[in-house]
Amino acid sequence: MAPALAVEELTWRIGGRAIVDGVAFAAAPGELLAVIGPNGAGKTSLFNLISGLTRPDSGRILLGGRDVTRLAPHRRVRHGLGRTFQTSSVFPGLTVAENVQLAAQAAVSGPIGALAVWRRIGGPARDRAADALERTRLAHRARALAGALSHGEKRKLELAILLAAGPSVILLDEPMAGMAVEEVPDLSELIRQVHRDGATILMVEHHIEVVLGLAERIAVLHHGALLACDRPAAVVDDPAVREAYLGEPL
Ligand SMILES: Nc1ncnc2c1ncn2[C@@H]1O[C@H](COP(=O)(O)OP(=O)(O)OP(=O)(O)O)[C@@H](O)[C@H]1O
Repeated sequence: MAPALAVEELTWRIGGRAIVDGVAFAAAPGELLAVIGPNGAGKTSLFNLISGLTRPDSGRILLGGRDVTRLAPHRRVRHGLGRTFQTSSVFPGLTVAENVQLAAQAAVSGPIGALAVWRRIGGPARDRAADALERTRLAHRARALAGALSHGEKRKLELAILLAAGPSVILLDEPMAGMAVEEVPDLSELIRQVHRDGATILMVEHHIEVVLGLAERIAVLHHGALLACDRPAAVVDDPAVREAYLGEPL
């Protein structure tokens, strides 16, 4: 079976400097792979390449065996790719349900269709949205304005918006960023459940305990290059990884 996601010798340069430098790895269908690395290692840049916000200088990106390297971001979404961002991307003046229904409608009929039929969200989109709210345990907040949610609830809403599109490969960019300590286990459990439900997940995360608790393998980036990609126990014991994190707790 083709990997759900593969990057092959991916390189992105700015001003002659390789920000992402010949990175190659593959995630099997249903795998949860974490991407870690010191600040400035190139993690967000790698995500931008995979989601299509930037184009690589060389190398390929494959989704389910299909080369998507030259496709625009929205076309990659059509091929099953979903991404959350570090910054909050919800419409604060809409309710929680409306935010998710809009995303579901866009998935069902395309982004223009979602705007045109905004006053009449169709049954399939409503069902998808209700399912996404159940999965993220936000159903009880469906009528609340998104702008009134706590930070932790907003992160869940972002995940619900993502799930409403029904992606098979999910990129999570620092899902725990800005979360209160007591909110971390809840969101971790939610990500675990999304993974159990069959999604392939690539997750950038600084909380190493979250990474060790969730990831099946860990890819370590350092100065744009892939330093290691292995089982968590092997990565933690890897001398090169320890060296890269010198002065920072792993
Ligand atoms: N558009 C850009 N122009 C110039 N330099 C950039 C650009 N994007 C990223 N960089 C540089 O590339 C390097 C990698 O940045 P990137 O944000 O990908 O790292 P990161 O691993 O996500 O870091 P962090 O953990 O701090 O979020 C950094 O040195 C950054 O300054």
